[in-house]
This record gives sequence, structure tokens and C-alpha cells, in this order.
Amino acid sequence: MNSTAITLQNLTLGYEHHPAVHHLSMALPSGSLVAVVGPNGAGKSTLIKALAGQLRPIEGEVHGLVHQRVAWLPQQTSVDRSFPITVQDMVLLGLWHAVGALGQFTAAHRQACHEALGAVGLHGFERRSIDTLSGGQMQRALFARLMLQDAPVVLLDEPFAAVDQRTTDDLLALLHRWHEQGRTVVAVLHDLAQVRAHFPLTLLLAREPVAWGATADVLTEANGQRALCMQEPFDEHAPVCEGTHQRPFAQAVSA
Ligand SMILES: Nc1ncnc2c1ncn2[C@@H]1O[C@H](COP(=O)(O)OP(=O)(O)OP(=O)(O)O)[C@@H](O)[C@H]1O
Repeated sequence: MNSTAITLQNLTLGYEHHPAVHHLSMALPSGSLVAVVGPNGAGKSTLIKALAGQLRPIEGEVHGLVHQRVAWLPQQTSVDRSFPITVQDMVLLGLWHAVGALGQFTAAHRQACHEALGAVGLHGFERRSIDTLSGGQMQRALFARLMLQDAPVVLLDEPFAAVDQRTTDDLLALLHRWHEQGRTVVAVLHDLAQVRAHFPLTLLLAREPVAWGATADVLTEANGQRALCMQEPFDEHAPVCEGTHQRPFAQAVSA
């Protein structure tokens, strides 16, 4: 796969005009498996939210996502577990695109849900309330929902945080299957050994793009140092960013 799935053009993102990500230009090839790494507060979740259509850019544009369905897994801390819903009902929400607001779930939909739960090792959990799940079980259930979403673009924000090794290995296997199916997968991660082992492409972000390309070329000692130097504390009194310079990541790289 070499066509471009998503192009970011001089993208600046932030909150109430205060930028959290500055001047990001890059092209993600269709079907690529991409890690987004960087220090705390580097803007990784902000970027994922923008790709998921949850945050309007302050400046610049995202191309390539308008006609593509996007499945988004937010950070686990932002998922409300107190909502009174069963595992089956939560996973079935992944079929929203197929059922619509007035549609009803059919036996075939419930069977698809059953199979997705089986694929993530949660057979028999259908009727459990989500607030009774462990953190790892909840993450497995959320991956089952992603399976039903069946989207060509999958965005994952720290999908393996607070998840044990066995669950991580199972979910990584799913992620590789999505990659083999030609989906574009973008994941925010902190475990650099995991990134080196599983992700061919990496974006290193420190509020500005530090490096983008083949993971081995990006995750160097020098780039890590640059990221630490570029990372400044978020200043909510900073002026609106007026810069127009572009970082040199506009070229596509092969998946
Ligand atoms: N809703 C918000 N309102 C105001 N500022 C925000 C909001 N969300 C994030 N920020 C700020 O934007 C900056 C980038 O945050 P973001 O969550 O994108 O970082 P991150 O790289 O994902 O960090 P971490 O690794 O700690 O999860 C931070 O300084 C953060 O405080």
C-alpha cells in the first residue's frame, strides 16, 4: 500500500487558541501502522482527537478522513465506566454505522458481537455490567467494539496502558491483523521497546514534530534529546501562535 491515507498540512491544534501541537505537516500512507510517541504533554492525544474529528484545528488542515470511517479508542481514563450498560450493549455500539439511530440490532448483529467478544477472550461476558470489568477486561471489550466498527482507519490512544503482558500480546495480535487487512492504524504509545518491535513508522512529537519516518531512524538518542529540549510546559497565558513555518515532514513514507 503506497497511496496516502491522511495528509496533515501545517496543522496547529490547541485549546482556546493556545497551541498544543504546532505546524505539523506529514503524509501517512494508507494501510500503515504508525506509533505516535513523545513526552507527557507533547500533544499526542490532542493529535489523535483532531484525527478523530473531535477537535477543530486552530490552523491548517487534515485531508483524507472526510469519506473514511474512523474508529477511535480514547485513553482509558476518559471512558466513563459508571454508565449502566452491559458489555454486549457497549460492544454493539460499534455497529452504530450499520444500524443507524432508528434501527434495531438483529440476531446477526448479536452473533457478530458474540464472535468479537470471543476474539478478545471475553466469551460469557455479554451480560456483565461494564463497571464490573477489570481494566484489562474493559480494554478487551473496547477492542471488540473497534472490531465491529470495521473502520479503515483505527486510532488508539495509549491502548496498552495499565494492561498486563498477556492482554497486551493478545491486543497487539489484533492490531497486526487490522494492519494485514490494510487498515491504517495510528497508536499513541509510551513503551519504546514495543514501538520498535511492532510499529514500522513513528512520529516523535514534542508539541512540534521532532522526527517522522521509519521507526529505527526516528527513535535515536539524538531525537530523544531534541524532544526533551523542545518540550516546554503548557502556558495557558501564551499568545496565540502566529508562526507559519512548516516542519519538513510533508513527504509520504512507504508503509
Ligand atoms: N481540554 C483541554 N483544555 C486545555 N488544555 C488541554 C486540554 N487537553 C489537553 N490540554 C493541554 O494540551 C497539552 C497537550 O496535551 P495532550 O493530552 O495532547 O498530551 P499527551 O502528549 O497526550 O500527554 P500524555 O503523554 O501525558 O498523555 C498539555 O499541556 C495539556 O495540558
